[in-house]
Amino acid sequence: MSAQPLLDVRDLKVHFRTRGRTVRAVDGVSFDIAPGEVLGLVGESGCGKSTVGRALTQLERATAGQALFEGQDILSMSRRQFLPLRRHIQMIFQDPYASLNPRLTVAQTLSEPLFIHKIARSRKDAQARIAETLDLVGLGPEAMTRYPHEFSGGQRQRIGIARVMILEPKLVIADEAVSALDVSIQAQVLNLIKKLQRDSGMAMLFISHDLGVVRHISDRVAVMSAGKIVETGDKSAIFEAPQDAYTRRLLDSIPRIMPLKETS
Ligand SMILES: Nc1ncnc2c1ncn2[C@@H]1O[C@H](COP(=O)(O)OP(=O)(O)OP(=O)(O)O)[C@@H](O)[C@H]1O
Repeated sequence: MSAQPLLDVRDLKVHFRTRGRTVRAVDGVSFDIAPGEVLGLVGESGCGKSTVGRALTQLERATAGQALFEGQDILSMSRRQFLPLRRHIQMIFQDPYASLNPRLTVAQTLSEPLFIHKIARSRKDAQARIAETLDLVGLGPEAMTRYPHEFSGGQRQRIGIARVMILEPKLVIADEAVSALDVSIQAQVLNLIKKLQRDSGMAMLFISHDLGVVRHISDRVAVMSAGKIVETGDKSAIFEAPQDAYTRRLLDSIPRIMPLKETS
């Protein structure tokens, strides 16, 4: 760990009030992520993983707590204050089709964030960045004029990843980024994410219910259950010597789509 974490989440709570009942989706979660580090956030469905990611990108309002990004609390910022930081905190979603506008070509999809964040100096600069980013994610320049429905699920996720990478973010929150893909495609996209992470040096919060996937990509792992983190540790410690009873049960019970053996 470097001295100053990139992200320092302290006692984050996200409670929802529904039909007179309070759902404590996230109930006092603390963790940090160093620059360039990948933290896997794992746990069973409904334990609050997605809500953590959504709160960190202001898609959900936090009930309490702090999330210091380079020392600044993003949870207390207005949307306007948050916008300049938003470039550096990007999200990859589970369903690339739902998160891509079907009416926009790939070039339009990728130019949008460039202009929102005032990154491209000119149309020519934008085109060059788009072509370069498509190449990074394994798509050719011919993809630019095509629409999302013309691509397979794996290719659509590559477009979603390109839309994130074009901003050169410091932190990417990947929420079940490969879960919706065919098993045969999952490893390819996972390896792509890992390569991009390593090459760019970005940090990542990698949210998944799939322990095999988390083991493959993470440096450290946080295990979540019922709105709380029950155990955090280096990947090898979590997988080889889990301390918490819940972690042990999770390791025994979750069906593994990917082999637990590390592949790189
Ligand atoms: N907007 C909301 N209003 C009310 N309850 C919500 C809302 N969003 C999430 N919840 C509840 O909060 C809990 C945590 O949900 P969350 O989606 O964060 O879990 P998860 O671990 O990501 O699970 P999954 O992988 O199935 O999405 C669940 O009980 C869910 O029903």
